[in-house]
Amino acid sequence: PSIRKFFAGGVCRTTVQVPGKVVVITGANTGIGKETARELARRGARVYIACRDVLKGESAASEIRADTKNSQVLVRKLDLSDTRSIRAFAEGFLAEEKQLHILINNAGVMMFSHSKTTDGFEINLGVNHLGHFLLTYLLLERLKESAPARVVNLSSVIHHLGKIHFHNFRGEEPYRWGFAYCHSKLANLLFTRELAKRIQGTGVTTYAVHPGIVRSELARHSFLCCLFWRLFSYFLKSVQEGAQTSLHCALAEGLEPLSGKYFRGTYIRNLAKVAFLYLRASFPVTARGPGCLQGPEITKQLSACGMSAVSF
Ligand SMILES: NC(=O)c1ccc[n+]([C@@H]2O[C@H](COP(=O)([O-])OP(=O)(O)OC[C@H]3O[C@@H](n4cnc5c(N)ncnc54)[C@H](OP(=O)(O)O)[C@@H]3O)[C@@H](O)[C@H]2O)c1
Repeated sequence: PSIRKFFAGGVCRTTVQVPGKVVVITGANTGIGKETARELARRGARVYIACRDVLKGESAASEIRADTKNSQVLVRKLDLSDTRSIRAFAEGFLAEEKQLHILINNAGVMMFSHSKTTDGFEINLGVNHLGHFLLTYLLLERLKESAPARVVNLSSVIHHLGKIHFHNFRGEEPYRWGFAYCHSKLANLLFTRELAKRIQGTGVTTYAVHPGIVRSELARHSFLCCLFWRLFSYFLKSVQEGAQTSLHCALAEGLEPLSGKYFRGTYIRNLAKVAFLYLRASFPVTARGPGCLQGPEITKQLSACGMSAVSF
């Protein structure tokens, strides 16, 4: 158990309840998103599961409703690989809800084969970043009207291997094997940093998250990743553990001064640092900011949770 604890990383310790708060979570029909939705529903929020397969969404929602006794778990269709679907979701949501307090941009794909979104963007960048970029843009005014509000973006430690290829958003030149996912996760971080600057003073804040290496369905498109996930399954986080950093960023009090920062569990960070040392030397990261200045209270709160927040 102590080894498992070492690998588990951060824990969301806040006891904040959120009755009546409105939350949208993308890709919450499974994995980290589903567990994030479950916990927010348990704490009283009205949770919108925004997913591309409504049947899968309904099955997750009925499980969460039964588990949490919260009937306010709703499912709406959202396919992030299609800008028409994103616009239709936003239009429907804005007509239906007068408030939005927490947006969790959680959905993600890790595809190694070269494919494109409906609009012709490289699939990893299109779904993981561009789709969420458009969704956030369409919902931003509602978030501002509902302030204090938060936007949480799921990134990954693998962003260290990412680069932004501005000339190649449509994937005309196929990326080197496996790197498209890394580029999309770097885009998630840069988006968080820039969004924080642009919404400063509005009462809306934003955070990027590395959830840890989690035993979810993310690896399903790659045989090698599935094999890795299976072989090292004992050391991977459960989906409940994987949801902790998102929950912390969505709920913990006093995080506002850290808007734009990147949160990760400290144990897994140290481990990941060793693993990526060599690779980082070969693939220099393009975007790095100055060190994060944290107030002593926030630093204390974060280290009690086994997390850190850094600039990138
Ligand atoms: N697992 C890890 O180790 C890990 C590590 C670092 C970061 N992350 C990030 O954590 C987030 C959650 O991933 P996870 O591990 O929970 O993976 P997961 O179990 O595969 O869940 C991903 C979710 O995204 C949804 N999705 C995929 N494409 C979509 C689209 N075009 N439109 C709408 N929804 C779509 C999936 O829906 P379907 O079920 O319909 O496919 C699913 O609900 C991702 O952003 C991922 O990059 C994960």
